[in-house]
Amino acid sequence: MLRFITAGESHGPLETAIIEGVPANLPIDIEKINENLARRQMGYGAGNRMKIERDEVRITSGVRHGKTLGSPITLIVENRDFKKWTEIMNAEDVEDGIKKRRTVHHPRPGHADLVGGIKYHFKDLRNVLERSSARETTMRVAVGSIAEQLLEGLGIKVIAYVKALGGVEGKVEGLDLPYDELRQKTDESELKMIDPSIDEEIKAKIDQAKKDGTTLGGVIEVIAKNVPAGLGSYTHWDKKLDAKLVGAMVSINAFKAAEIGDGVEVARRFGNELMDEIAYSEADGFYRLSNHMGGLEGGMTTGMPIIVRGYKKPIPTQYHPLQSVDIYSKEPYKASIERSDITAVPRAAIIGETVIAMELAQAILEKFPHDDYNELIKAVDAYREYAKNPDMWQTEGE
Ligand SMILES: Cc1cc2nc3c(=O)[nH]c(=O)nc-3n(C[C@H](O)[C@H](O)[C@H](O)COP(=O)(O)O)c2cc1C
Ligand SMILES: C=C(O[C@@H]1CC(C(=O)O)=C[C@@H](OP(=O)(O)O)[C@H]1O)C(=O)O
Repeated sequence: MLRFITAGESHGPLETAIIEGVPANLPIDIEKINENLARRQMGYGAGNRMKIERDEVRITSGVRHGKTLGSPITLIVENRDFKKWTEIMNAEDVEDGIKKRRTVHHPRPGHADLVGGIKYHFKDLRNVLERSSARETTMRVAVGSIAEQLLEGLGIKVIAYVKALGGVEGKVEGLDLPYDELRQKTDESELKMIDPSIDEEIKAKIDQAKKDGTTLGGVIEVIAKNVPAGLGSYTHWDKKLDAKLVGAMVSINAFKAAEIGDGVEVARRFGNELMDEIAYSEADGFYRLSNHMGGLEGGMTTGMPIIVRGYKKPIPTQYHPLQSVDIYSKEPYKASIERSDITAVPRAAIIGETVIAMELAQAILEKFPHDDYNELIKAVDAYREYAKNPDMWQTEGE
């Protein structure tokens, strides 16, 4: 079983993750993890915090001579901003005086501030925002990057791009291909993804939001290619991989919806337009003539590309703050202004990519539980051959 936990406050000294269950002898490329961490920091509309941080991972256990040991892997990323925040972090929750003024007591609509305070008995809502902050996604990208490396050796590639930002469609050449062609063409080299940071229409929309003191959301799409058929299971509700993928996407801060394949659109269409017809070739085995189901049927992968979209709301913190209530005086007050992103959709694409990669790596290790990475590669290769040949499907003695 592959599992992980993350820990860390946004303005505390470190973000930490421990990942357990990675097979031994998986080569780890730290530079690739750092490239993903850098991608999470980029993008037009990112706030000033991203100019301060330079996220670089340090691995302090579980890897030796560039390969995993099979033991828990600890990853840490420094919060550079910590040094400047020590005094604020040490401010206490008191009724009056200067210290109270350093606490957060005007909860922001749309953020975790108010409900977190009620739930955990905090009057200083900083205790909530420190952990509810999307700073935590640094570690989700770090552990998901290890998952990506595990998948890559099995020929599985996960990519993500911004599909829309603030209602403006992102431009990706090649994605209007029929799905059987797309199935062959989801490598970054073949799909030209146009970075929203250089799309003039999207940039103008972000500039407008900034000018108006407000924020924007958007849509990201994740595609996983060459995933073997049969990950996940129809046998029990909590084994269904479609549910896990949607859950993983919505677990990212500010994501309010996720969908697979044609998603919500399927509710409007006739069945004969949507079911992905089945074909066979000796080279490829079974495949589909379309991919409306986004690579999942019965909670299992079909072998077609997995397509998951996530819908992100605008950033809650507004520079023209919204109506709120002072939790000391209970009087109406404008919500706190915390330094903030205008949009984090470009940054969220890599988060989506890596959380989906982690779910797929978990599903792989559930189906192929191996201690050694080379054993795992062999098992997956053998299974791919088996899946192509129905003559082999019967169990011995049948
Ligand atoms: C990459 C990323 C960056 C974010 N940056 C901010 C930010 O600067 N300010 C803010 O108020 N919310 C930001 N958010 C969103 C909040 O973390 C999120 O809305 C909050 O934790 C409440 O959770 P919910 O929106 O999932 O209900 C960001 C989210 C992501 C994914
Ligand atoms: C720190 C990150 O994002 C933060 C997520 C976030 C929030 O409320 O979610 C609020 C902001 O934090 P700060 O007030 O320190 O600027 C963002 O910068 C990050 O992505 O690494």
